Amino acid sequence: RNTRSTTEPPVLPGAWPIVGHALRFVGDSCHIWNKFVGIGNEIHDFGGVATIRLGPRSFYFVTDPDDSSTILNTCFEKDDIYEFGKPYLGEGLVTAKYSIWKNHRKLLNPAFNQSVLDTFMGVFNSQSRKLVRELEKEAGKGPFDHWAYTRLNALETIGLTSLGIDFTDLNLSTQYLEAVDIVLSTLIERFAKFWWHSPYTFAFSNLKRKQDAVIKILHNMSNTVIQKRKSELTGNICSERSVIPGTRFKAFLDLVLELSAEKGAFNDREIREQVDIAIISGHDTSANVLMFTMILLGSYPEAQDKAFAEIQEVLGDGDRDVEKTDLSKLVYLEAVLKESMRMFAIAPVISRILDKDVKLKNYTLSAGMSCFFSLSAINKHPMWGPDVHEFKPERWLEPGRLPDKPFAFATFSTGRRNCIGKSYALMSMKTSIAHVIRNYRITADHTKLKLKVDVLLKPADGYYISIEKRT
Ligand code: HEM
Repeated sequence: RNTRSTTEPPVLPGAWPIVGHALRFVGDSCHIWNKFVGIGNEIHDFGGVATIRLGPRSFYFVTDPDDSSTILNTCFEKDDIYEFGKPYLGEGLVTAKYSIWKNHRKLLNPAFNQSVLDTFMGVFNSQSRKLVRELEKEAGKGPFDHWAYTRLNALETIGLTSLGIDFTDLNLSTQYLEAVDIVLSTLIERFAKFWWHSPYTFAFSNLKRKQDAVIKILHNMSNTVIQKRKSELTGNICSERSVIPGTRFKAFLDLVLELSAEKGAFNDREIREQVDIAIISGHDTSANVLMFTMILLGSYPEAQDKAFAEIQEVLGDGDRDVEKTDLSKLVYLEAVLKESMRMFAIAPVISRILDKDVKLKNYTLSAGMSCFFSLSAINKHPMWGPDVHEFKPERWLEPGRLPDKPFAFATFSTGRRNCIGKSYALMSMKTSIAHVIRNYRITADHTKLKLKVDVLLKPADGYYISIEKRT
């Protein structure tokens, strides 16, 4: 059904006949990002909801926090645009059809239970120490791109925690990371060229051939991970780790394998799809936030000094591990992370298809239509105040300074289909930053960042920082 109601949001000005607003998006991933920001600002001025036209398709674009929350708490079906990701991610949680997702999410939620996450503190600490050791070769040598260090480290962390696998044994990590970057950029390139939206036209493109080649590498890696873990569990090598001690919970891959063996909940393809989702969403997201945060701390020495002072106060002068009880005491560090995630919503745009009419503050959206949400524009809504574009961790420490809207901070989305890994991300990122800041003083210049969107928000020219060892 696609019957347009009389209280439809108006079409954003500037639509051309036939192509609509599509020409705005033709360009590289930096251009697309700039256009998304521009459209977000126009829609703020327009009241927070508008209709956009891309060739033959019309969809809603929402930047109002209340209206976004209403829709995200009502409609859980992903838009057709997520079909672009299915050759890689199939019916894994992020891309799955609602009918499949609702059972799988229920089955997988326990793998993100706090008791499971608490047992990862040892890995979070040892991985953070590894990052600190590896960064040492860059200390005192001027600007360097810390992508390779931080991203590889995050990939290994998700392997050791949720998957129970040591990626360093597989010798595939660097090739895997390059393949992830290529596949994400092919998704954006396809989005920018609306004539490739149809699977029939896309099938004849060189882009599809390029995508197929890298997906083969990615699936090869996830199949290897699954086989390795299966044989470890069969050989009982890791049975101790398989169940989180003192609980009835299992880590992600062990839970998926158990549910498959005992209840037939996932077939072999579905196991691989869940592993693909866990790897991509578990490492690329937090690694990017970490990198943006280090750049911001390097650009705001006062904030870095405050974070360092707090880390010393909570952890002392020595070199002890960060314990789970320390995390809640690192209040300023948490404010820094949240402010960094507000400034850079690394999953900047998400979308849903409406399976029912949805009544908003000023409009009624029609069932059958697609709806895009700019999480990035919500995070920079004028309701954040005149300093909305400034990095101010302090705003998180004075509740009166935060907008009085639950969904004003949109980085992890909201509703039942929000980010399943939010607590995992916060715990691992806090631990890593605490170790890095304790050992190094960072300098950077965030004003030099040129951004692009490759599904996730990333700097177009690398993540440059300089580090000096603290004495
Ligand atoms: C700071 C880091 C992270 C951010 C900003 C983030 C953000 C998000 C957002 C916005 C969504 C909703 C996507 C959509 O509606 O299309 C999402 C979903 C998801 N995230 Fe995260 N994420 C982060 C870290 C993680 C981590 C560490 C994991 C796993 C360990 C993870 C696993 C997932 C999964 C599986 C989904 C799909 C949930 C579902 O549809 O049921 N994320 N994330």
